[in-house]
Amino acid sequence: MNNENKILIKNTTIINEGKLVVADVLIANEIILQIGNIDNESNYKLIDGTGKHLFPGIIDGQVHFRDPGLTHKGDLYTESKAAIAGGVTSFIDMPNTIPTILNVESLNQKYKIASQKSLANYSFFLGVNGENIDDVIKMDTRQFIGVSDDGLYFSKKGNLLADSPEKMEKLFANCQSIIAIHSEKEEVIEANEKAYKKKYGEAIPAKFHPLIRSAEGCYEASKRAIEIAKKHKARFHVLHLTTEAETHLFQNDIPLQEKKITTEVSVHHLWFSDKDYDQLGMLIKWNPAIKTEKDRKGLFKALLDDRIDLITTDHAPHTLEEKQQTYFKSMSGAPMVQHSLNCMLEFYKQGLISLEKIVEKMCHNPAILYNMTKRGFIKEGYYADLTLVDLHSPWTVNKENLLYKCGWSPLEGTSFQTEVKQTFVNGNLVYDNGKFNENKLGKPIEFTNN
Ligand SMILES: NC(=O)N[C@@H](CC(=O)O)C(=O)O
Repeated sequence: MNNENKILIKNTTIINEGKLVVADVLIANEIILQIGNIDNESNYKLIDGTGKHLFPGIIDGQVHFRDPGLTHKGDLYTESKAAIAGGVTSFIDMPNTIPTILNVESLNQKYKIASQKSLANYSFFLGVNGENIDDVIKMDTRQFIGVSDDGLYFSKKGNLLADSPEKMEKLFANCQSIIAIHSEKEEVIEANEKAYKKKYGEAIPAKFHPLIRSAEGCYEASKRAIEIAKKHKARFHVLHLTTEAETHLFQNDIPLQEKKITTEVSVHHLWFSDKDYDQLGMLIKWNPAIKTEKDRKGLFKALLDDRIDLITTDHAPHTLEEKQQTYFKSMSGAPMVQHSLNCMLEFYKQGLISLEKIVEKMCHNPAILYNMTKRGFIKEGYYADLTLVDLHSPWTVNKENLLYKCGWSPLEGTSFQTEVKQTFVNGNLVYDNGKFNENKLGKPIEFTNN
């Protein structure tokens, strides 16, 4: 019997569906074949999981891997490599590449590039910018996991939220797939920008970013969009929530499977707050902005009480040169995908969140929310996307251990107590204690959309 493709993880603590269970996991080819007490009588490739924790692979519901067209910042190879080192086995990438992903041709081109270089599993949002709504609502929704305006709202002519509530209404009334929106009101931002520019010129300090891209702008945009979505019974998802006030717009009294309106928080909005601008400046300039400590705590609370459904990264790399500019020139966004699980596990170490909750928000819920087929859980018959973590293995982020093409992180100098030791994607051991197996590429994520 040929056991080359069989891997047995022995004696590991499995975190799945609200429980921690010590067991063995047998992987055959792509899938989890068996979970239980399994003898190694057939000489499978053996991995000792003693003292380690086995997570379902992290599914990051929002990244910008910059491929095609912006590959000086990152590409589907470099950023997916950083992802698997951080325990992320699947990701959904945003449409603000060059070209922007506004039709099926560019979408298919991106699938092709990913099939040649992504080490993790992948899926893509179709971009919706206000100009292609008529096309989007006619398209076969089996072709894309969702539609999104994220990163496209800069374009005035195609702006969805600021200038065209009627266009948004049309989209929500007719689109059959998940609509994932970057929720900030452009009019509020523009008025604030003008006022601060008058006072400070170009030299606006980074700490004013959350006052320019203000809590008010986020709340008003989210409130209006939710009203329109409810009116049309649309399947609506608010990306990267940043304010305590917005969390009260979401429900926690029905299961995720039944929710029409959902939301997420990105790791940096849980990790940083306005107290960090003095030290990190433009490096933590993100859109929507990192806001107050009160907002950070409010987001954490809403995550724990299930008003917030997912944790994502909004991994958005730019070169250091693109970041270290005066306020208006400095690009918004920063890389995070390599350290999202580490950050959440630090919160676990501080007693702020359980391992089960981390798995729910980073693994189970993304799979449920985007209707992914056989991913996000440690279950027999599911894809063997798995992450083995040592919860007692301290290390520090520095330039040498960063894998991003842009070569920097706002977390440099941060010490973590936990370390991803091994990552399996579709049953392949792709990351093993600092070493990569680059012969095995990820697959397109299968999903059902209606
Ligand atoms: N999140 C960010 O600050 N930046 C994103 C675009 C976006 O989502 O606004 C980027 O692509 O750089």
